[in-house]
Amino acid sequence: MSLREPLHRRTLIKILLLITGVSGVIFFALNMSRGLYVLGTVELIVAAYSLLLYRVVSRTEHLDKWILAYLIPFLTTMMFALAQPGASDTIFVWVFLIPQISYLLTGVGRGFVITAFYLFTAACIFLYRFYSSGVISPVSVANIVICAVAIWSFAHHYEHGRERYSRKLLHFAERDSLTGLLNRMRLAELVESEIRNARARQQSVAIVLLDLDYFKTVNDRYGHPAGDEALIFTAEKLQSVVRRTDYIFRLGGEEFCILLPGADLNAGREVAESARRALEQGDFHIGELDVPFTGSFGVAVSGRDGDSLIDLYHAADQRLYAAKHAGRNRVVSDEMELMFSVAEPAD
Ligand SMILES: Nc1nc2c(ncn2[C@@H]2O[C@H](COP(=O)(O)OP(=O)(O)OP(=O)(O)O)[C@@H](O)[C@H]2O)c(=O)[nH]1
Repeated sequence: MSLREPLHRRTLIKILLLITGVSGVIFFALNMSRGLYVLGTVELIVAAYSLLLYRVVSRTEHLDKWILAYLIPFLTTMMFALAQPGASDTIFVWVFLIPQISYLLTGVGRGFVITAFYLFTAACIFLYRFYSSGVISPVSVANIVICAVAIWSFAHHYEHGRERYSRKLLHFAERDSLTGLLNRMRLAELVESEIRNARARQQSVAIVLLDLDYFKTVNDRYGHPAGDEALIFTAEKLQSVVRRTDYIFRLGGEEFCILLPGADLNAGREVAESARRALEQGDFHIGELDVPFTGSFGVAVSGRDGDSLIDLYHAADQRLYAAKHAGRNRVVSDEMELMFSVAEPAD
């Protein structure tokens, strides 16, 4: 399950579906016995729809759409029930649920719009039914309005804070803290989904693996903090050679990966070459000292090298190894090159 899905939403919608399913059956029976046949029938339809949706939301990958497919008919039915002259006055207590369920199920943006629309509609129905007839005093109206605004405000601020907090957690969970690049966990998610997307468009994706050369000597000569600076410098150089739609990962230590959606082998190789040159020509300094360093690259492409992260990673890693073996500071992207590199090491 993706870390991006707010986990509580699936549970919450299931609880709500059960409540509306069961209460729909109860209100169907009660309304029929009071002669409110239209309302009773609508309640029964909502109950059946809710119980049907219960099965769907347990499994769907499109939870957001199904939540709306439930919430909008549910709230519209609620408005319809409020407007029925024969309906009990206490039916209006359901209105106080609107902010909570809208915000918790759909987030701040949609929650605000849905709450504003249905609270306004409910207020109009309420005034139409009771205020003009003088049954409800201004004090009662003030109590109801203040209470509704308070609940709305709590729901808004709670969900706003929760979204900010989970965005921060997500950021820390999927990024490398030193370079700010994506980490290995995100690579697994993205490669699989980008391969699926590319296949649907009859395209390929390329991955480029990079391992810095003799990085241990940078640490040993200039110290670990200088090594850290060199890793940050590498991340910046990689960012300078990719498109906005590409992804860069630090897989750990001095190993990086670039994922190029829609790229074929040539495009992958070109990006790897640009990155290699950018590092080779990069003027990395520790104080006054020029500290040159380079990287070795392995390139793999979906289709030709397989259609899973394991296949692509394996192929790119083999070529990266060949690049190291052949003398480092080079790009290897195909089997011929691999055989050549292994057979005739440069040094
Ligand atoms: N400064 C710093 N160094 C790191 C970090 N992660 C790994 N390293 C260092 O990276 C170096 C990797 O060394 P090796 O695996 O021997 O590889 P290498 O020296 O790059 O040699 P080749 O890969 O064979 O070219 C080690 O000295 C690690 O301590 C980090 O986050 N910061």
